[in-house]
Amino acid sequence: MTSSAATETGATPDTPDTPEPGDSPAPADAHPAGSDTDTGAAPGTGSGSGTGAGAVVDPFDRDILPAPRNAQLLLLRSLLRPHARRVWTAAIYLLVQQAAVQVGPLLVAYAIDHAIPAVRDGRHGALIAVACGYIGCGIASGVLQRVFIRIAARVSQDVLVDLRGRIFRHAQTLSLDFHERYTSGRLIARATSDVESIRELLNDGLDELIEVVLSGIYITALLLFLDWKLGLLTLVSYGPLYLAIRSYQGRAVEAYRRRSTAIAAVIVKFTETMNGIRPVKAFRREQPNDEAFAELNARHYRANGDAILEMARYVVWSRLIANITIAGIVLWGAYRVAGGGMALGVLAAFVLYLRRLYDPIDRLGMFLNSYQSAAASLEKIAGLLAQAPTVPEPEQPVPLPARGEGVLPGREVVFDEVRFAYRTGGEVLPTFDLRIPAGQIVAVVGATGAGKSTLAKLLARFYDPTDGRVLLDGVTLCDLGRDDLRRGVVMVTQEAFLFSGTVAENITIGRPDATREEVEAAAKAIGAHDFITALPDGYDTDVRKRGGRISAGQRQLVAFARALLADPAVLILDEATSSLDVPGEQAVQHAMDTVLRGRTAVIIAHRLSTVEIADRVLVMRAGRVIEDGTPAELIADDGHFAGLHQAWQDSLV
Ligand SMILES: Nc1ncnc2c1ncn2[C@@H]1O[C@H](COP(=O)(O)OP(=O)(O)OP(=O)(O)O)[C@@H](O)[C@H]1O
Repeated sequence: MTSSAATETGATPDTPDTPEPGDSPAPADAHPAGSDTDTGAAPGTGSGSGTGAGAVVDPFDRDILPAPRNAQLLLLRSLLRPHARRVWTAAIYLLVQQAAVQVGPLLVAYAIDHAIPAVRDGRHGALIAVACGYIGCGIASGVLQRVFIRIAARVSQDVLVDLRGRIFRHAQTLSLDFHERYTSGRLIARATSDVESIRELLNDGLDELIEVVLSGIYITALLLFLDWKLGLLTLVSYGPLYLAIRSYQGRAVEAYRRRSTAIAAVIVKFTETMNGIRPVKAFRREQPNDEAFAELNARHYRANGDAILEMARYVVWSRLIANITIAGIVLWGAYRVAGGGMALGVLAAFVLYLRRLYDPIDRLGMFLNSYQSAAASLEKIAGLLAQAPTVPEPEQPVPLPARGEGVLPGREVVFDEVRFAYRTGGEVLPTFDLRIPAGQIVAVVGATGAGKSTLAKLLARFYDPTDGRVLLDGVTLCDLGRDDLRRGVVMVTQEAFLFSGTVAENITIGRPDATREEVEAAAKAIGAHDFITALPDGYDTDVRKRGGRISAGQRQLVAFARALLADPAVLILDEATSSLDVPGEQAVQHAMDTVLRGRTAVIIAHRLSTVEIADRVLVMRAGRVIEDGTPAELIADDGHFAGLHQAWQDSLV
C-alpha cells in the first residue's frame, strides 16, 4: 500500500482470498445493520457509525463510485493509446476487407446485365473476369479478415491484461478507508465479471459491430450509386431503425447497469459468507444466508431477464422495419424493371445488398447488448480507478532525522492537536494531544469503542487526522516517504495474517532483502525457530498447504519475527486476546518482550498481564485520555485503572 506503514493488515477487514481463523468479514462496528443498499451489498459498505453518527449516507452505498463525467472515455483512450498503431493498422485492413466483401453483388449485377448477354454473343471474357474477380475478392477478404482478427485479438488481450493490472494496482494504493467502505466483493466483481464483459465485447462483438457499421456505410453508398431512388427509400428506413436502436440503448443501459450491480451483490454476499465461514458455522447462519443469497440471485435473474427482454423488443421492431423496407423496394423495383426503367441485374444486386444490410440486424442487437454491458462495466471500473487515495504519498518526502551508531531504534511520537472523524461517522477523537518519548512502551486500555484502535491506525498512517498532526521524531507522518514510513512504524494486528507462500517468505515481508540467516536469527530471537523447523519443510513449508497449517499463537510468533526483522522505530501491537493456550501465551509474551526492546511501542492491551511490561498506561474513554501514568501510579491513584487492576487481581485468586 502506498499509504500505510508496513503492517500485518494485509488482510483488510474483509480480505477475501485467504481467510484465517479470527478473520472477520468486517469490523462489526464499521458496518451497522441496515447498511444494505439497493445493491444488495452485504454489510461492509459501512453507512456510518462512530460516536454521534447520524444517518450519514455514504456515496459508496451505490455501486457506481463518483467519478468525473468523462472518466470512462479517458480510461478507454488511455487503454488504447499504447496500441494506437496496431489499432489503425487493423482499421485499414478492415476497410479494405469490407470493400472486397461488398464488391460481390456489384459483380453479380454486372454479370446479369452485361456478361451473360455477352456470352450469348459468344464472348466469354467478361463472365470469366467476373468469376475470377469474385473468387479474388473472396480470397482477399478472407486473408484480410484473418490478419485483422489476429491484430484485434492481440490488442484486446493486451488491453485486458493492462486493465486487470490497473484495477489491482489501484485498489492496493487506495487507503484503508476506501476498502472498509467499498468491500472486497465489489472489487472482485470489478476485476472479474466487469472485465469479463469487456472481454466479451472485445473478443466476440466489437469486430462484428464495426463490420456491421462499416458494411452499412459501404452498402448505402453502393445502393445510392446503383439507383438513387431506391437508395433513398432505403435511407428512409434508417430513421425508424435509428429510433429503435436509440430507444433500445436507452433502456438497455439501465438494464445492464442493474445487472452488473446485481452480479456484484451476489459476489459480495458470496465472498463475505466464505470469509466469515467460521462465524457462519458457529451461529448456524447457513439457512438465513441461503435465503439472502437466493434473494440476491433472484434479483440478478430478474435483472438479466430484463436485459434479454429489451433485446427481444428491439429485434421485433428492427425486423419489422427491415421487412417492410425490403417488400417496398422489391415491389417498386419489380414494376420499374417490368417497365424498362431499371436493369434486372441492378434489382438483383439491390436485393442482395439489402439482405446483407438487414441480415445482421438481429446480431446488431446482440452486439449492442455486449456493448451496453461492457459500457456499464467500464463505467464502474472507471469510477473505481478515478478514486484517489485519501492517504496520499507526499510529493516531496521529508527524511527522518539521521541517528548515530548503536542508538536504540525507538523514536519520539507526538500527537499534536489531532482531531479525527471517520468519513462515515461522527468525531472519534476530539482534540487529542499525546507525547511518547523515544523507547517508551505505552499500553492503551479502555472500554470497547473508546478509540484505541483509531489511535493506533492514525499512528500507522492508515488514516490522516482530520485536523492536527502526528509526528515521528518531529516529522509529520504525511511528509514521510513510503520507505521511511515502513521503517518508522509497523503494526502487528491480532489476526497475524499470513500470506500464501512459505514461512520464510512470510517473515521476509518485514524486510524483503533479508538473508535466510537473518530470517532464522529473527525467528530464534522470537522463539519461533523450534516449531518452524518441526514443520514438514521447515522454513520452506507452504503455510497454506497440508501440514503447513499453524496455530494462532504460532502465527503470532511468525508475525513478531516479521516485525523484528523489519526493525521499526515504533511498533504498534493490537494485542491478541483469544485462542492462545497458556504455554502459547507465555511464548507470545516472551516474543513480545524481545520485539519491543528499545523501541517506542503502543500496545492496545486487553490483558492486564501485558500492561505490567509497559512503562506507561493510557486509559481512554470516548476518544480522550482520562488517566495517564505508570502502572504503579495509576494503581495507587484509585481511579478507573486501579478498579480494573483490582478486578483482575481478584480473578487470579
Ligand atoms: N472504519 C470506521 N468507520 C466509522 N467508524 C468507525 C470505524 N472504525 C471505528 N469506528 C468508530 O470509532 C469509534 C472508536 O473505535 P475504535 O475501534 O477505535 O475503538 P477501540 O477502543 O479500539 O475498540 P475495541 O476495543 O472494541 O477494538 C467507535 O465508535 C467505532 O464505532
